[in-house]
Amino acid sequence: MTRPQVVTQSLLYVDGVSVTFDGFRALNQLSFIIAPGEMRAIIGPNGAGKTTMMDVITGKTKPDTGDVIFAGETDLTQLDETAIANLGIGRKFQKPTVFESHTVEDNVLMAVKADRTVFGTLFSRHSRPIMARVDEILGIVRLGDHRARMASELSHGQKQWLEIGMLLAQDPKLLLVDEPAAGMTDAETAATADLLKDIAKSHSVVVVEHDMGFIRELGVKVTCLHEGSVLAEGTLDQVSSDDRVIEVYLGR
Ligand SMILES: Nc1ncnc2c1ncn2[C@@H]1O[C@H](COP(=O)(O)OP(=O)(O)OP(=O)(O)O)[C@@H](O)[C@H]1O
Repeated sequence: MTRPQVVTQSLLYVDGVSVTFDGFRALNQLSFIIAPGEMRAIIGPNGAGKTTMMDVITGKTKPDTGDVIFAGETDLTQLDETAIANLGIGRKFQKPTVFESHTVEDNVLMAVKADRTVFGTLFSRHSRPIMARVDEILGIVRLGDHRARMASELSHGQKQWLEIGMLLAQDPKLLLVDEPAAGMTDAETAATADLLKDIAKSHSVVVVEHDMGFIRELGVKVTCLHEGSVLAEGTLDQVSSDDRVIEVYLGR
């Protein structure tokens, strides 16, 4: 099938997606486009459909209608969660799930070794390229100085970064990040914004977040969801001065 240019030039093309739970429309004709290399912030009140949107992209939830086309060609609605992950879509859930009783380095090492796509059988017995990759990832997620510590000893924010590092081990083309700043100190929140900006230089990122200060730090295009649809889209200043966004989300 020949797809229109708007689809083939998108990294993620979401068009007319609806999801109904027991008669309740969690997503209602949701449409948006993520460009290759883009980082996008998604905001919206509780129940707006942000989690359901991520569930649809990752294959956890199948939409009733609509298209979700990845990298201009693959219809994600036809694939299961494993196939979608293997295409290069990584998801960071809100709660960190690291291996607490292993060191920081071993957590990343396990994730790198699990990534057969980059280090196939050719490299599996040679540790140097693997350790170089581990070093690189620990640097990106600001944990180089903490590599020998047990993951259980890390702060909440550091655990979040470690899990982001473990996702980077798979070198995802698209990284979905759910409320990374939740529960973080101000310093950790600022560091997380820097970290995501670094990651976004070489990955596309969709970040769901409520912390407007954090979103301002990211400095990226913002999409506000409401009742399962896009309510407003643009710069943070444009979206946060939109009367409808103020009404349903930001408050007066
Ligand atoms: N499995 C389900 N069964 C029934 N209703 C559901 C299910 N999952 C989500 N919903 C409903 O769909 C709506 C959208 O939920 P969703 O979790 O996607 O919103 P959200 O924007 O992520 O909210 P929050 O900011 O609170 O995380 C909510 O009203 C929710 O109660």
